[in-house]
Amino acid sequence: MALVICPQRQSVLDAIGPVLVTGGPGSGKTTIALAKAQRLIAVGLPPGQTVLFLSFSRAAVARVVEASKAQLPKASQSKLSIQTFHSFFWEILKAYGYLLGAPRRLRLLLPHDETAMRHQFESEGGNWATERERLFRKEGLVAFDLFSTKAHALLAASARLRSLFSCRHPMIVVDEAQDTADDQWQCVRLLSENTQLVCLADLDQQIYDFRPGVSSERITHIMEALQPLRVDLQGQNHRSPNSEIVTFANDMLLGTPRGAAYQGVSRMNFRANADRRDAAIRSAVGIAIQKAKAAATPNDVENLALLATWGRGVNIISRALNGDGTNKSIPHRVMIDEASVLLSSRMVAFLLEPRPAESAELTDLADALDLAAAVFRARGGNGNLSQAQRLAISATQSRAGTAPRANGVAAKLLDALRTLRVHNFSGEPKRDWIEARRILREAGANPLESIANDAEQLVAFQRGRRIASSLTDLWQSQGNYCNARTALDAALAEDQLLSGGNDLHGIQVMTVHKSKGKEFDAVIIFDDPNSSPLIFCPEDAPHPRCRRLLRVGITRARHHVLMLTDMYRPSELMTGHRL
Ligand SMILES: Nc1ncnc2c1ncn2[C@@H]1O[C@H](COP(=O)(O)OP(=O)(O)OP(=O)(O)O)[C@@H](O)[C@H]1O
Repeated sequence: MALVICPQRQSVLDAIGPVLVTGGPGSGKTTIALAKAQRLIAVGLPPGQTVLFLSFSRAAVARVVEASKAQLPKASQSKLSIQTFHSFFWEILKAYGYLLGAPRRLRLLLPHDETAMRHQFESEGGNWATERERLFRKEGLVAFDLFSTKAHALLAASARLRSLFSCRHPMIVVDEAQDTADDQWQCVRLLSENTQLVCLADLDQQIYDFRPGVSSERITHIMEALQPLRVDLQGQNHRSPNSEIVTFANDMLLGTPRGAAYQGVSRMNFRANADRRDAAIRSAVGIAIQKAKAAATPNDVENLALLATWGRGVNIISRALNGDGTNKSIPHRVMIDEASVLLSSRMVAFLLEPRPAESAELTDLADALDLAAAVFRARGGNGNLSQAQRLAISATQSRAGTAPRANGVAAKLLDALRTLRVHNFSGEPKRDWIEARRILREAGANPLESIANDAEQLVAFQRGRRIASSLTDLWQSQGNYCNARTALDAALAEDQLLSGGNDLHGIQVMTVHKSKGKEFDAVIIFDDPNSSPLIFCPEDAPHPRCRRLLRVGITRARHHVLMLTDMYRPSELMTGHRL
């Protein structure tokens, strides 16, 4: 589509000082920022300099990477550095963190590991903030949540660092600036002394305001600190110009249903019984694709998203699409990242590793029990924490040389380890992974089965290829999977930070939070009171936070939105709508 450059957009392109572009979903904020970056790049940036495009979520990074590929000439793309705040701050910390008293070599404390450690630490009455700081200073272990605080401390203290990074990035675009937390905002403000800052924002899309340091006053802070050129693209809609999707979304936001149909929006009801519900999910996909095709010119449809408010809803949708064996599975990708899935996968990686001698089998069992305990710790909640504790106690006993009680979880796990000791893996990572997982699932203990089930979802992370290739390397160099856990961690660590080019084609299933900043030809919003309630958090009517989230989900659609709603218990937010 040819870029429309109106006088407002021209003023953004021409500005040499700070700029704040505000506007609703699809109004063209990202597009004009990329056009401005391209202008600067085209003039010629010296080697080592890039335009930095910062977003706080990996979802948004993926979308901007895709947009930049479509909009910028190939030669310019390498001059654009699209990163999450996390990955940018990690870069700063890795190089200069020692100036804050940490060891020279820093390591990441991955979020799923942190979750597990924190649950344990807090259940023993410890203060996690203090412990996190100690881990940073003494062990060089950096939790994700410390990134921005530490980067801020460094930039605030050193004018030389500020000038170094400003020089490296003569322009910084801050995407979704309304959602920046205090330290993130302070970092870019400090860099703005010598860098052109372009902030993009839409207050009505603020859905992360539950995080500490995120403020609804952010736009005011930006205005006061930078006195930028402010351009408001508010009413424009380039994403779904021929539909009333944005009108519907705004009516949802404001609680002003028009009581009549909206072009580009439909509703389908399902009966709560699991079979009927699953059948409805499957047929909703076909219907939404048809409707999006009919609305698109040319009428090809590349992708569709099924959105739920909770992870549980994502699982239900995914299971429905996989089918029950009597119907064909509908290929799709799930985007989730739950600590327990990652830790369960680490358990499977452990099972792939060569087993020590029989004389050391109780130590081996103790390690396995500790890994299993970490999974339950990460899940949180009283039941899981007690399970974690039981497993940890078994681990201690086992490490002390006590054989497990017959028929208990530890005994079953020991049997599985014995099976694995004599098992010959094939050297084909995918097959071997599935095999190790099967042995765990069939060990005969519910907690182990649930770990195997969680690990299954790793496939949904699309990290399979990277993990498989590191496992292949291990096999090729040593003929076994010794250090499989380290290889898995390395593959995941990279992904937690980078994961730039997520492929957004085909059918995608995710939470609405994850969909932020993305765009799809068709969107299905799953309104299921049990697993994906539109009123997803406790909040008084008129439920402003829930409405904001719903608006974000709805406005991801280019051509069609289908509300898939429980026939007898539709969400209160649907009241008054006749779709
Ligand atoms: N000036 C323009 N001329 C033509 N098409 C445009 C223009 N601006 C944006 N578009 C198209 O409109 C769609 C949405 O634009 P964009 O992603 O920039 O919006 P946004 O404001 O960043 O949205 P969101 O806040 O929801 O992420 C894209 O497909 C883009 O190609």
